[in-house]
Amino acid sequence: MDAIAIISALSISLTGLSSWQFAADRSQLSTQRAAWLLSCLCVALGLLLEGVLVPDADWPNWLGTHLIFWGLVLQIWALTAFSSRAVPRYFWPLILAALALHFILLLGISEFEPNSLLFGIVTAVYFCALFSLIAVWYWWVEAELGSRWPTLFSILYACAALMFLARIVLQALHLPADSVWVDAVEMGLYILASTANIYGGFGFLLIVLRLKNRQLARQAQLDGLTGALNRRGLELLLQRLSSPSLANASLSVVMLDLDYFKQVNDRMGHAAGDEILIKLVAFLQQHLREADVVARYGGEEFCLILPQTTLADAAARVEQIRAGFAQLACLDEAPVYRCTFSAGVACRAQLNQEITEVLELADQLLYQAKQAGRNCVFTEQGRWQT
Ligand SMILES: Nc1nc2c(ncn2[C@@H]2O[C@H](COP(=O)(O)OP(=O)(O)OP(=O)(O)O)[C@@H](O)[C@H]2O)c(=O)[nH]1
Repeated sequence: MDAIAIISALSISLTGLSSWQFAADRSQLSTQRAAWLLSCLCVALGLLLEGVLVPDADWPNWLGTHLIFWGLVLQIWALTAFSSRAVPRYFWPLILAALALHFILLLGISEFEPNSLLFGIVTAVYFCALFSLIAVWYWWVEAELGSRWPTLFSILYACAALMFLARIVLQALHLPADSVWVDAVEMGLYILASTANIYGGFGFLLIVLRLKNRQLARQAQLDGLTGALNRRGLELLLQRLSSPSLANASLSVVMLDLDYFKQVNDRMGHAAGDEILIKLVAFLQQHLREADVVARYGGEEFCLILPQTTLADAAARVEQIRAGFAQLACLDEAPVYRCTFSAGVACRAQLNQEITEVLELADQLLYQAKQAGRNCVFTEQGRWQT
């Protein structure tokens, strides 16, 4: 058992260290990674103290149990920081109160005799609760990252929690310490709890890497200058909107292009042109709904996707934005300077109409708007006027 405890402690420390060391970007998620590493070290030291380093001494045994408690609390904290589910306000005070109670109970009932029945049951209840909470949060975090089913990580923690439950039942039944059942549960509990902690380190590392990948994938779909969706992001969005489940959803597409932008660049400089592009995207995002998408189609041309929007609503909204933008001081260094855009608006009218067809139509209407003198919005019915 001692050798197993040493191997477990070593493995837990090393997986904790790996999750700290190999998580992609050191500057990010550093608090959670530090918390996880500390938790692994606490659990590992706790396992060693629980009878290996100073066998038969009560205080190291007690200290070891408490270190494992704190290690598990840290794991919960690190996982909750990844989840969008808010922890109830009473959660952490409750955990602290429970651990304080455990401490008081130990001093009060047994003067460092941690094997008393009540103390054993309370300890098992706490461990059962902590392992269950880790299992639940593991599952929540992984579900938010796209896992459809509970992964092995959360299942292992849940199994360890069940073994603690079995220990509570056996203790309540007053089975003798040399009973086969007690032996089996103690062995199963030790193996499952240690494996959960070793394997949990890899799970944590995977969570950190998946979060990082998701962030990189998101960045790869954004335009570096304006923060709007880039062409690649737009194409992925169009693919999604063409999928069978969304193919019939009503939406409008707007193609929008700044007027005489070459002249702006030539007269005011490229940096001024960049500033206008940034201001335009900010203005669009400010005046559209959260569900609407602003994408940079290329150069000074933008594509807006407005879900659940009729042609009339879309055209009216874009016309309102056009009028507003034409009044906007879009260059800090030249407050009197004004810039305009032209737009073509099309709507997915028929069921199953290809989204690319709608986009092409909006592009043709944009061309008509340019031909009609610019600074206006065109639909299939011609120039839009409110
Ligand atoms: N500053 C800046 N300019 C850009 C950027 N991307 C494209 N452009 C410029 O956008 C201008 C587009 O010019 P044109 O296609 O002739 O269009 P326009 O002058 O707006 O004329 P119309 O569209 O017909 O009204 C070019 O001068 C490009 O250099 C960018 O990221 N920053």
